[in-house]
Amino acid sequence: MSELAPSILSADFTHLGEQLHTLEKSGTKVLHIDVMDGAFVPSISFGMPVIRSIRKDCGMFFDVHLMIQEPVRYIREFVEAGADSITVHVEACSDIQKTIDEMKQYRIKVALSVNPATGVDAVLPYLDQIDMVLVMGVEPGFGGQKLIPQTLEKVKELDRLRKEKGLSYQIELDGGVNRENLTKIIEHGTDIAVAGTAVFRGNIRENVRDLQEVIAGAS
Ligand SMILES: O=C(CO)[C@H](O)[C@H](O)COP(=O)(O)O
Ligand SMILES: [Fe+2]
Repeated sequence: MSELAPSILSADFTHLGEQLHTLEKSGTKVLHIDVMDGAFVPSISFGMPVIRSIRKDCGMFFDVHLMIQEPVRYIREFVEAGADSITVHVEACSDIQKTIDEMKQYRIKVALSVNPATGVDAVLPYLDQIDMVLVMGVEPGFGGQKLIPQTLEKVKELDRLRKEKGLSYQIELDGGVNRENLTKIIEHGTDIAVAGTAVFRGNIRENVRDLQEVIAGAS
């Protein structure tokens, strides 16, 4: 069955601890953590201190999405802060293989991401080395955007490729996920659907329950 990964980008940071407890009590297993550097993307979010702090009191799987230039420089620090999985953007790495090799030194899941304008070709040479491909459903940098429907074709292609090649990488779709489009997203082959706005706007418990119901119905 597919998994929901709430993104804390849309959380209320004055109540972050409580909101994370609510997610855990609602059955959330994967927490999506968006790190932005103001260089690879226009916005700046947060970094290791926040991850280190929430790690102390949170049992969820930390799915860290690095939207930073040359992430190879910081892999060790994010692992030490508590990342269980690290996703880097192919567009942000001058040497993708070196970045994968660096990530593989640690006991974490290794993932590559592609922006809406980047084709599946960019990750093809690495598919047998990685645990997940993150397909951006929106331009990276901000929450609350609308899903670009064409990005789902990449999900479909990655699903086809893993069957054809006998590989087991997961496919994550990030951005613009809501109750209305979630079934379609899953039907295209998504294993992990990231949702920020759709989880944190309004009642978190009800939102998670509703999204999980859609997932259960689609799987
Ligand atoms: O990586 C991201 C933005 O770059 C976020 O994970 C994504 O946008 C989630 O937020 P929303 O569900 O509001 O689109
Ligand atoms: Fe993200």
